Amino acid sequence: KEAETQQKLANVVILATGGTIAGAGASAANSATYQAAKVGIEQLIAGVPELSQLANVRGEQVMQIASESITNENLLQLGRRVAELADSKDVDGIVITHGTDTLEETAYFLNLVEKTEKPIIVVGSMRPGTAMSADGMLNLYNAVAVASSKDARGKGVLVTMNDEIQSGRDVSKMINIKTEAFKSAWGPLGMVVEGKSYWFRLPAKRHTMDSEFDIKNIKSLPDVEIAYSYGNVSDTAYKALAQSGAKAIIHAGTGNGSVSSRVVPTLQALRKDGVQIIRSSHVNAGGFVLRNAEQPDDKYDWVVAHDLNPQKARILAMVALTKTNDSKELQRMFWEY
Ligand SMILES: NC(=O)CC[C@H](N)C(=O)O
Repeated sequence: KEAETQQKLANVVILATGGTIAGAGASAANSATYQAAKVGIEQLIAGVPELSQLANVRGEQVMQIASESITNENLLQLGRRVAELADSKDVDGIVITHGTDTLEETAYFLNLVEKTEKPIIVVGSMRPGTAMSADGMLNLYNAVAVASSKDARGKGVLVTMNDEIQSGRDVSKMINIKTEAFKSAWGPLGMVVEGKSYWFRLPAKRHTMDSEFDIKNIKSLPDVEIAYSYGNVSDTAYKALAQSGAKAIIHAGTGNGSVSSRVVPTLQALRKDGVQIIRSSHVNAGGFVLRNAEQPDDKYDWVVAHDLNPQKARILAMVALTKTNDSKELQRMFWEY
C-alpha cells in the first residue's frame, strides 16, 4: 500500500542554497538576530514530516550561504543543476531554498534560462526555524505542494512566501522585518491553502519554454553593475564602474528613471565608449520607466528597464548581453521579458 502511494506522488527535488530558511538563532525570541545558512537540507526536510504526504521528496545541498553573497558563478552552478534535474524523467518538480535578500534575482534568472515546463519554485523564510512563529516550515510545505501540482506547469519560475504564489519575474522583497515581505506591483498569481493551489492570473511576459535564452548555452555572465541615484548625486560611481570594465550600467534612477543633469553628460560619453546605459527606477512599490520620457533615449541610444527594478534589470541585462550587444535588441528584450 505504501509503495502504491509513493508511486502516485510526484517526485520533487529540493535544492538547498542557505539563507534564513536554513538559519538558527540563540533563542526563540531571536527573530532577526541569528546566523543564516546553518541547517543542512536533510534536517530541513526532517523538520517538515508532512512533506512526505505531498511528494516523494529528496534534497541536495548545492551551497550553504547567505544570499547577499551569491555570485554569478553560483547562479550558473545552480541554473545548470536545475536544468539537469528538469531533464531527468524521474523529476516532476524542483524547489530551491534560498536566502530572501537576492531571492528575486535568482528566481528571475531561472525564469529566463530554464527550458522546462516543470514547476520550479524558489522559497525562503523571514524568520529562522528556531524563532517563535517561524515561517519556513509552511513556506517549504507550500513550495513542495506547488512543485508537485500539475497546474503549476508552464507558469514560469514561482515563489511561495506567506501563502501566496508569486511570479519569479515580478516578485520583490519589499520589507525585511515582516513575514509579509514579498510583493509584486501586479499582484500574486495565486494562493496555497492547506497544500492546495488556487490560481487567479498568468504571467504575460516570456519565460522558460518561450524564452530565447538557455542555461546550456551560457558559459559566463558579463559584468553588469548598478549605480544608485539621489539628490546631489555625482558621476563618480558611474565612471568608476565603467573603468572597472562594466559592459552595462543599470541606472537605479529616481522616479521615472530620471537622470541628474550632473550625470547626463557622463552617461552620454560612456555610451559613446560602448557601455550600455539602462535606465531603471528605485521607486519602492514598483518603478515603471517609460522610453523617451524624462530623457531622450532614442537620441542618446539608451535602454529603459520597463518595470524591472535595478537588481532584476541587472539579471536580464547580463543574460541578454550573452546574445547581443545591440541596444535595439536589448530594448526589445526589456519589453518582452
Ligand atoms: N531572510 C533571509 O533569508 C535573509 C538572510 C540572509 N541575508 C540571506 O539573504 O540569505
